[in-house]
Amino acid sequence: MNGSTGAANRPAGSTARHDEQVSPYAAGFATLRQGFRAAAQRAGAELFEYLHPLNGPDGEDLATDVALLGHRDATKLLVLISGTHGVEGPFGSTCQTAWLNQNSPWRLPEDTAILAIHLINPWGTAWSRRVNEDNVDLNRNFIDWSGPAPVNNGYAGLHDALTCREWEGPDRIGADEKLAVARKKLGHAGLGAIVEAGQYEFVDGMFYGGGGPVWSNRTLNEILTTFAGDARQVIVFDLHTGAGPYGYPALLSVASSEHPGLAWGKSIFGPALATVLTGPSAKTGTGIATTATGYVSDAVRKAIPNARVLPLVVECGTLDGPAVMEAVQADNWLHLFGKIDSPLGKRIRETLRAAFIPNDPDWQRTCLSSSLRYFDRALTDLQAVEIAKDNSRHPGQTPSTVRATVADLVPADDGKITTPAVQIDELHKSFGSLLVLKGVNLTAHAGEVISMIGSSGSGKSTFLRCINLLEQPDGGKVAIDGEVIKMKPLANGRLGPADMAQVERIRARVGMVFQNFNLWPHMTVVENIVEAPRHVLKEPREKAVEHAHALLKKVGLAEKHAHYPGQLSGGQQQRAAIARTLAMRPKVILFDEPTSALDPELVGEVLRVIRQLAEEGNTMILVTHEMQFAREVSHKVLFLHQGKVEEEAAPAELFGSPRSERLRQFLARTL
Ligand SMILES: Nc1ncnc2c1ncn2[C@@H]1O[C@H](COP(=O)(O)OP(=O)(O)OP(=O)(O)O)[C@@H](O)[C@H]1O
Repeated sequence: MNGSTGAANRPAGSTARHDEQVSPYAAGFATLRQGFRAAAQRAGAELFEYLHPLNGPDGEDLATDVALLGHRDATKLLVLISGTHGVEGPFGSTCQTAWLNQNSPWRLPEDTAILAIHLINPWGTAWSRRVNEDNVDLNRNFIDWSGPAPVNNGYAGLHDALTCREWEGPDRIGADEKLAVARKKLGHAGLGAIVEAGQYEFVDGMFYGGGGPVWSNRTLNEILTTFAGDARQVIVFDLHTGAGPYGYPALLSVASSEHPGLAWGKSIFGPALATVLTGPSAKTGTGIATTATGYVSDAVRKAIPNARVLPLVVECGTLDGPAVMEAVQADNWLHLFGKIDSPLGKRIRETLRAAFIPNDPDWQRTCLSSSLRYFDRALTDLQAVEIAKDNSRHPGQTPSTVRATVADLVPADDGKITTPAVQIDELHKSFGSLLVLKGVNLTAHAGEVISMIGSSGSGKSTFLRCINLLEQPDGGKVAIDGEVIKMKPLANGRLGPADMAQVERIRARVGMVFQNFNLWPHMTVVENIVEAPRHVLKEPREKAVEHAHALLKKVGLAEKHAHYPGQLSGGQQQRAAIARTLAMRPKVILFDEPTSALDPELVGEVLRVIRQLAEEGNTMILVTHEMQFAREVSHKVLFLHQGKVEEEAAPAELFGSPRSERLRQFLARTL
């Protein structure tokens, strides 16, 4: 793209450096760039570059690259932005490159396009800084520059302490004391609300929003105007790290007021999407600065005024808030007063990188795989909007109501079904006079992980058992993969299955992992696994055995195939039981407190397997007492209380800002 920001196409790889072997999370700018451009070319995208006026630390050219998959005049557009905060860039870049590779070569419907904007703050990524070349926090720079910039009086009182010249010594002790007093008075959240709100007065200060639109701001606007001008339905992901619970990729939409995109987001992601409304006194449990102005989200909506825009932020938690703030403050000191290449300088830079991208394969894997699933889901919904619009069977219905019609399967262009994998409406169940479930609803989309938490006796296990009709519900609707289980009134006035053949067929698609493993004690592990595929799915023995060995390898039990359950530890038995469930290639897996019968030291090995299944995109409903695990692995969490869903939200929201007193008390007892 030509223009004030400068651009010219250039062959992929021309900026490659010597660090090809480095993990992408630790890679330098040139390697990230090379990987992205190569993936974009393989995917069949058109590539454009927007050259930055400065160079990187090795003298390399800096640029924001743009990959466009599909037609430029597409009306449906999915946008991925990485590196708004430079030091977080390797995460967003890795997501973009992995997603392009995952579905390569891409085949998109004619009016759907993907726009991947790679490292919008290239200077920040190259120099491992959160800010840009002007010390500007890009996510505070998208304000309306035609009027005066917001004033942050609270920050002004702390500026001297936050930017103390000394690294150590009496001035530094005094500055730290001043900040400690403020933190004690306001709490870390209160202090953060002031410091992270952004300020437009001190060019050398923290969270500086700038004095006008910076290069990255102008470039993003130019890209959006050029490539998104014709779009009418736009979903934008801005990829971040550094706030919220460790290793949990929260999905947020940040907005200063309600807009139609938010309702659209809720219809796609349900409670997995947390809406963060910003304002001078707004609060959230997500770790995002609600008091700030000038977010990228504001920019994308303004740049494409004729479209319905859903601006999303993927925010992967790392360290706790004070540790991240300390790392950012130290980095600000280094660039104001320190020596970048000194041992102290190197330590500060390493600390900053680790505060935003932990050197932890579990964190990296979880954040990447969950983010890719968010992209998949968003793209599927874009396609569903298109189908719904053209589908004369649904006149007058909005796309989201079409999606919510359980028994009405709507195949997308790529053949994917857009109905939920599991939908439960108003489920009721009594045992004698004991009313256990009083109208429970749940929707699980393909690839979603939902955890159910609640006190003992609240009905969690009963609910799971009703899903695959191990218990007969008294009322309500259960649909698996769009197929509603047919029920009929029985002589005793209750409901029962109308068609047992249908129940058997649906049960074969719903795997269940029990608390007590339920392995056959007289069969070896491998015989346990092949039993159901052989007799229910009629798989040939050889094929079933081969699959069983592959599954045993997956759960780390390759060596134990000939053992009997009694010769295995509890953790090993549960992993074998998971392999047995997977052998049926289930559409959805139900876990009923899979670790509660285990000794504490065996819990981890089972949770690792479940986490891996979540990362692979399996649809799972998990009843658990492992709160931290539920928080890390789930897209949404349901709190069941006395047979009703009391609260349902994304984990960051449910655990961070419980709304009901009952949930607060429950969490206080269990966390
Ligand atoms: N087959 C049954 N017959 C009679 N009552 C039952 C039966 N199964 C469960 N219940 C009762 O239903 C209520 C809910 O039990 P359920 O096992 O679903 O709770 P839960 O939330 O899973 O509890 P926990 O966390 O202790 O496993 C309890 O009061 C239990 O005693």
